[in-house]
Amino acid sequence: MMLKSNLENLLDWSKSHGAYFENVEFAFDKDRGVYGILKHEVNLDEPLIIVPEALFITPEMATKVFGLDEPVEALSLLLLAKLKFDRKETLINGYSLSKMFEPYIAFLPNSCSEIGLPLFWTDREQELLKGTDAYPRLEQKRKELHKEWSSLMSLLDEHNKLDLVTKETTQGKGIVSWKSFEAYAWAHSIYCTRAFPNFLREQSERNLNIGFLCPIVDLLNHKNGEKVTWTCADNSFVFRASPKCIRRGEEVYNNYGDKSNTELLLNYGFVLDDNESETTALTLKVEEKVIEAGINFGLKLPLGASANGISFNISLATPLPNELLRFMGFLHQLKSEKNQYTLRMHLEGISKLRDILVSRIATFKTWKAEEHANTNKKVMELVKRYRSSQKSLFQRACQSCDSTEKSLIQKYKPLTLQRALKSDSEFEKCLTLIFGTNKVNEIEKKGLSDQVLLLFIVRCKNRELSRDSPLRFIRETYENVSTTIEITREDVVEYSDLYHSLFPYLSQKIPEVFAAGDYSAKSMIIAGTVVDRIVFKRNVNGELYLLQKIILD
Ligand SMILES: C[S@@+](CC[C@H](N)C(=O)[O-])C[C@H]1O[C@@H](n2cnc3c(N)ncnc32)[C@H](O)[C@@H]1O
Repeated sequence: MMLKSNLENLLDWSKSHGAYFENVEFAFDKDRGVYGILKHEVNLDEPLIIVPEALFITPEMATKVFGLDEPVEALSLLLLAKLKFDRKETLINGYSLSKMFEPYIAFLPNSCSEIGLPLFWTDREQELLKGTDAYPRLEQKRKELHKEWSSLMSLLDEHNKLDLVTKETTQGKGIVSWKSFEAYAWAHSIYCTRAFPNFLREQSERNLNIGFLCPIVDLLNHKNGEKVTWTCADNSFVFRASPKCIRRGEEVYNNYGDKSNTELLLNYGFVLDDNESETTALTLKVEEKVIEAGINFGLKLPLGASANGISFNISLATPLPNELLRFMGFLHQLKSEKNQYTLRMHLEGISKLRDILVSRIATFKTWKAEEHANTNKKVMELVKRYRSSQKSLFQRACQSCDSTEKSLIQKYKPLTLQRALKSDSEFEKCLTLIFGTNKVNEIEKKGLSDQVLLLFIVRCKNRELSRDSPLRFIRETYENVSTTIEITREDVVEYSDLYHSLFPYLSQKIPEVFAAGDYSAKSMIIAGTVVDRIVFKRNVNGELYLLQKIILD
């Protein structure tokens, strides 16, 4: 728990070393931690905070303390762990870093649990994140952190730097050795939540993971979209905020970079409601050969696509990425659509994608906070807000499926089955005689759409159609299928029951329609393939469409 006196000591210490923050006041609140408030309005471009470099904890210090020739990534974390947990002084050429940074180290949160990164939550708390993007990243992060600490220890051991012969864990009850993983984990949490990228002060720095600590500026909380500038000039860090965004008495925010809630949660331990930078991943699994075929087809797949999963990024700005839509369409390509991307594939892909999104949303909806009683209140609140922001993105993507589908239907105006039936009144009448209704929605409700579609398609083939009939494409598709189809025994078995449930009964009962032309079992099997090629069912309203082949680019 942060003590008020620790904050005061930190501020006095920084001022005595030349830090400037005349127009910012720092306050503490148990829910928000420390935060800055604007004391006086400032002019445009006037720095709000200036921190001289003497107050930075830098990677070069770590290289010197550990007597290495070259900088090593993450060595700064070990230096921080040493400053915090080593009771012996940490010196560079006799100069005591421990004494210099004592007020800063004393101010920092004392434990990983105080900092609150999910990586250091209990197993039960972490399990609350199951089903979100954050959960699989925790396991990966835990392994990486352990490996990083282990290799750092081995490296120092190899160079005979310090007495690192044994990897210590804890030194007796309550005392943490600075060489332990616990100490390293604490330093990791501090760097994760407070460090600035080292390239700000070292232009030659290529490694984006190397950071430095800059007291005082690190007391500011984050807001996405806040206009701030960070400059390293004249041996100081200069922080400016846009005076247009803040007024006297308001909070002075930093901007850690516009980040998604997954990044904020994992790296800073908080989330933002209505985060405009929110993203999530939809991971789909297909066999390697499908990925290869997709690439040959010209699909652009996200980096890292493999049989282990293809992760498509869904964001508020782009809830339905084009590559995801095309991939879904490709998965529903028929042999007759080889090397083509058709309207049917596109609509079918959107519809199947919607099913996947609906089931993802359902898993979020069935998760109940009440089933996880006795959980730390703060953690539970955070998990609820995070899960809700992930769910909203899937909902947004689902709404986008509906609006994309709607605009495609409006654009291409495909023939509905209802309209198609209307154009053949004789057949329409037969439906009432056979099934008791000629309304498509009732036919659909009774589970009779397959029979009606098959009969109608065969009817289109057997009947006279004018040259400009909107049904001509149905007959043409039938003729096309009949010249290429290879009927197998399985096809005959599959259609047998259905065929015998209709014939010869129909040809005897309504011979003027069902005895005129070819209503053989073979014609039904052909019509079955025609259904695959032209029929699309819109899930939102159950409407059935008969689609002409339209090739999209
Ligand atoms: C660099 S520190 C900022 C100062 C911090 N409030 C403190 O008490 O020292 C970053 C931490 O502040 C908290 N924080 C920053 N911005 C926040 C926000 N918008 N909402 C909630 N917590 C925030 C998080 O705990 C984060 O890990």
